[in-house]
Parts: sequence; C-alpha cells; structure tokens
Amino acid sequence: MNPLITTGQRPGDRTALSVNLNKVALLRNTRTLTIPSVTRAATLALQAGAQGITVHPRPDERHIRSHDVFDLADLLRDWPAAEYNIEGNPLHNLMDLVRRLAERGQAPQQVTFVPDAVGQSTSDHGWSLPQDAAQLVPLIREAQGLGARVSLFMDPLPQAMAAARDTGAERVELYTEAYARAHGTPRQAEVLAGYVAAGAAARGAGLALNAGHDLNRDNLADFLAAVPGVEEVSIGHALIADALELGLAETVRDYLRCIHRASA
Ligand SMILES: CC(=O)[C@@H](O)[C@H](O)COP(=O)(O)O
Ligand SMILES: NCC(=O)COP(=O)(O)O
Repeated sequence: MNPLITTGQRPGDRTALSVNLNKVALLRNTRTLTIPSVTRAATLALQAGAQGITVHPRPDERHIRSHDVFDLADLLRDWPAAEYNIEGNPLHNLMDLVRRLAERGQAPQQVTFVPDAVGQSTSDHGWSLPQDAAQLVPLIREAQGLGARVSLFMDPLPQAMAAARDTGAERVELYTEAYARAHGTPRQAEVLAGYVAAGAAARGAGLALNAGHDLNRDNLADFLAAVPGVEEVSIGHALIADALELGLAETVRDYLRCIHRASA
C-alpha cells in the first residue's frame, strides 16, 4: 500500500465537520462593504465546535477571493486543532494559492482537487480515473510535498477507487448530490447502497473517506449512519442557509448533533 496513504480516523471517532464559507463570501461580494465577514463566520463556526473550515476559491472569485484564503490562514493560526481544507482545480488557480501559503509556512492541512471548469456554476462531477491521473499525480505529489493531504472529489463509483489510490492521494471525497436528491424518496435506499459500496471500495483500497455537496440537516445523519468511516463532511450551502434562520453558532451545533446522532 502507498506509504503516503494515511487514515487518520481512529475507531469510535466521529466525523469531522468542515464548514464551507463560500456563501458568506458570495453575500459579502454583493456590496463594497466587509460584511458579512468570512473570518468572523469562521470564528463563530469554530467556537461552536466545527473541526474545520473549507473554502473553494474559484478562478472568477465569485465568492471566496484570494485575500480570504490568506485571511483565513492567518486566523487559523489561533486554531491549531482546526483543519483548513482548500478546494479547487489544481490545473487552474489552486496550486498557486497553496504554494503561496506554503511559502508563508501556512500550508493547509488538506487540499481537495475538484475537476470544475472555470465558469462552472457549481461542482457537479468528480474526476475521471484513471484517465485524469497523469495530469494529477505530479500535482498531488507537489501538494503533499508542500505539507497538505490530498483528497480527490469523486463520484461514488467503486470501480474508480483503486485508480484514485494509485494516484497517491490520501483521501477521496464522495460527491453526495445524487444522495441528497434521492433522500426522502423511494430511491433513497438504492442510491445510498451505491455510496456504501463506493465507500467500502475506497477504504478497502487504503483511502480515507470524506463526503460533501448538498448535505444538510435532514439528510446528514442518514448518510453517516449508512456509510461507515466518513472522516470529514464539508458542508456550506445548506448550513449557511440554515444560519439565516437559526444563527451560525446554533446551526453548527445542530449539524454536530446530526453527526453525533448518526454514531449513537
Ligand atoms: C466541491 C463541492 O462540492 C463544493 O465544495 C463546492 O465548494 C461548491 O462550490 P460553490 O459553493 O461555488 O457552489
Ligand atoms: N465539498 C463540499 C463542500 O465543501 C460544500 O458543498 P455544499 O454544502 O455547499 O453543497
């Protein structure tokens, strides 16, 4: 097995919650003001118990801007136990940001490689492996050399997980939109079984498991109860929407309760 692959979760550990702050930045960018503050939102989320912060600095800076990436890195110096997860396409702007952070001694704990096109409205597919591997492997090695763990955003395809492992990445993030759409419908069990198989294939290949996209308070516990060994969920859109109703701190606590409920 690739010695670079590590699985950090110990038996009995609960899934870590990484709060994605893209939508805080999206709202802020609609005016030339500084509110809502991305760093303030990160502080509130971490104070409420979130284990990490995720951002997806897209090349068009529609929401998270480059300065947010560095502002959050500075903030997270005060939160040494928290994980910083930076998502993006390593063939676009992501690696430049990671290199600049590493030069400052602030490499993120994790980067998540996502195969999004520049103008794509949101993430809607994972990598095609082994087809994409040749262009990814050197960037995976570079990111690891800079001090970051690498997670690959993947569709829940069991047959792709050995190829994901062969890239040298430590983790895969299961793209959970299909599950979210099926949740609460007659197809839920069938679709969830696919994620269980993909998760088992990933972990059987020696990869650690993350999950994200369209997870929310209604569907999160069912997913985690069914799919063993999810080490991290990154959640943004629904969580920030909930925060408009409940407040960010209470919302984070509610999502943590969903995670705890799944492992009860
Ligand atoms: C990779 C993924 O599914 C999300 O983390 C992504 O950050 C969503 O991007 P938007 O917030 O721009 O929709
Ligand atoms: N990787 C998923 C993520 O960070 C947030 O996705 P979403 O909850 O905004 O759909």
